[in-house]
Amino acid sequence: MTRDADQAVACTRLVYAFGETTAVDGLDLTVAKGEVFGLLGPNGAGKTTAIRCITTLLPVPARMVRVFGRDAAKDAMAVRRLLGYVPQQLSADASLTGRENVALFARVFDVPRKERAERVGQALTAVDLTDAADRLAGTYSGGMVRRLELAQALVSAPRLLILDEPTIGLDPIARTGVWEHINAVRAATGMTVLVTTHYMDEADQYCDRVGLMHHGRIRALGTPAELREGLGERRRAAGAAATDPLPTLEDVFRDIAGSGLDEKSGDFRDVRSTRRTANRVG
Ligand SMILES: Nc1ncnc2c1ncn2[C@@H]1O[C@H](COP(=O)(O)OP(=O)(O)OP(=O)(O)O)[C@@H](O)[C@H]1O
Repeated sequence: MTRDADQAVACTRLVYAFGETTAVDGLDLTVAKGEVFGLLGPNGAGKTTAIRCITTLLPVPARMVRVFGRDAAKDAMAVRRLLGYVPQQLSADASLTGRENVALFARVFDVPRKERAERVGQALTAVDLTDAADRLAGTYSGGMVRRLELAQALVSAPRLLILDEPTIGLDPIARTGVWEHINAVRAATGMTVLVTTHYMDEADQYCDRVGLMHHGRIRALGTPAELREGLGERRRAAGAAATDPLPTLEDVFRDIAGSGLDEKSGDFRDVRSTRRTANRVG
C-alpha cells in the first residue's frame, strides 16, 4: 500500500503502444474514492486501452497505474480483487440462465462458496433481474443483458466498478435503467465508478467529474458544470454575447476534439461495437 490509497485510481504518465500506434500517450488521471468519473473522447482516443491497463488486462511497467494504492504491475491479483469490470464486448453467455451467468463470475472471483447463492441473488436483485433470473440470457433484451453484466461485475462486491460504454446501443429508457441501478448500488456501498461513454447527456447528468481524452491524453478535466462554464467564459472573452446560450458538454467536447465527434457516427469500429451490443445475445 502507498500514500495514494485514498485515490481509487492513479495513472501517472501512462503510456501504452500497439506496435507503431501509441494508444495512450502520457496519461495522468486520478479518480477519487467514491466518485463517478467519466472518461470521454472520440473513437480511438485511447479510453478502452487506458481502462484495460487499469484492469491489468494489458501489462504496464511499475508505478504507472495504481488502484487504491496497489501497483497494477507488482500486485495485479490484488488490483483484480478490488474491481468489477463491464467490458464493451459481450461477457454474458446466451446459453446459460441469468443466475448461472452471475454464479460463474462468483466462482471466478473467489466469492466464498457458502456465500455464493446469497450473493448471486443479491446482485440479481440489485439490477432488478430476480424475476428473469432463471431464464436463458439468450431471451433477454439488450437492456437486460447490460444489467446482467452489471450483476456479474457486482457479485464480488468491488470497491471500483469500471464500465466501458455501458449503455451503447440501448434505447433511452434502458439507458436510464442501467444508470439507476449503478447509482443505487453506489449509494448503498460507496463504490467508486469509472465509466467511458459517448453520450454527453449521460456524462453531464451522472458523472461527478469528467476527463476529455484525445490522442491518448486528458485534454480537459473538471465537473461537467466547470467545463461548460469554462468554455462559456472563453467564448465571451473572444467576443460572444453574454446572452448567448450556455455551452453544452457536447460543445466542450467539440471544442477539444474538433471533428472527432462527427467522425464517430460513420466509424467502422463504432458501428461494429454498437451492432455487437445490439446483437449480443443473438
Ligand atoms: N488490439 C489492438 N491492436 C492494435 N491497435 C489497437 C488495438 N486496440 C486499440 N488499438 C488502437 O489504439 C488506439 C486507441 O484505441 P482505443 O480502443 O483505446 O480507443 P477508444 O478511445 O476506446 O475508442 P472507442 O471510443 O472507439 O472505443 C486506436 O488508434 C486503435 O486503433
